[in-house]
Amino acid sequence: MRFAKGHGTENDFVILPDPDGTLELTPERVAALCDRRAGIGADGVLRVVRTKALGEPLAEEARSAENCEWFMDYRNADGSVAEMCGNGVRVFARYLLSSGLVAADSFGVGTRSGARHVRIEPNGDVTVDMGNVTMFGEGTARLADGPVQGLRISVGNPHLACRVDRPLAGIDLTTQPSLDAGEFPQGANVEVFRESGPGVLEMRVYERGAGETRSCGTGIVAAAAAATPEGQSATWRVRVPGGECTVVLESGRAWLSGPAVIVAEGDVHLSS
Ligand SMILES: N[C@@H](CCC[C@H](N)C(=O)O)C(=O)O
Repeated sequence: MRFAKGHGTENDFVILPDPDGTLELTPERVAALCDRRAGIGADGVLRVVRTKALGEPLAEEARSAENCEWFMDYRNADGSVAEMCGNGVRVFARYLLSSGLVAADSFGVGTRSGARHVRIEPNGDVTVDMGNVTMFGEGTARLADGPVQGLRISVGNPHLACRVDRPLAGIDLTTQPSLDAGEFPQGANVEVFRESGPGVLEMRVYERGAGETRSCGTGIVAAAAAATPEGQSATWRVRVPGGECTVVLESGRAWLSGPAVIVAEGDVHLSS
């Protein structure tokens, strides 16, 4: 099976070109590919499939993706399906360009959360229009070292973005945060963040289906939205363990920019 490997601020992905939608991508196969010892190793898989070749029933919002030639079928490292991946869609765009599947520097990508418009910046960064950010009020996560309060936010996928007033390095994210199942029936990604300077946030994340990762694009947007007073526009630089992204928030909508690179291509042979 052909693959490529890429990352956006060290949130890393196995990319599987499957233009005609013939690949059987079971949860076991995804988990085997993402295994960091027995597989290639990644936080998730991006299957690159033509929207018109998609076999699975699409959610109503995703129908808008029919305008997009390519669809990002995103899977977490544990094999679960997720609606959206902010770094993933930026790396997906980079892959489409570097492999010659797309020639324009601005185009739409289909996702389970609807179409996302991407643009290549003059400095090579990839910007994605993340669409509307929806706030649902407060929530709590129980981390290994105690509870944290945050805001429940949807960026297409669910988040709890928690502002903290202590150094992030001391926070224990080794185990899956426990969440209220009523508030998050499908689970959620949990961010801890703090303001480290004017217009600058630092953030760590525990991703649903992947554990602690070195970056999470939708999580970065959720933290930026949680840090912004309601109804205001803002621009944030968000520092994560794997690098830095920029978020622009305007009228409840977000744009995420940052680096996205392809680092390898090859063939993978797995038994599962
Ligand atoms: N790393 C991604 C988010 C991937 C999906 C997430 N783990 C979920 O289950 O919702 C990003 O960059 O947004």
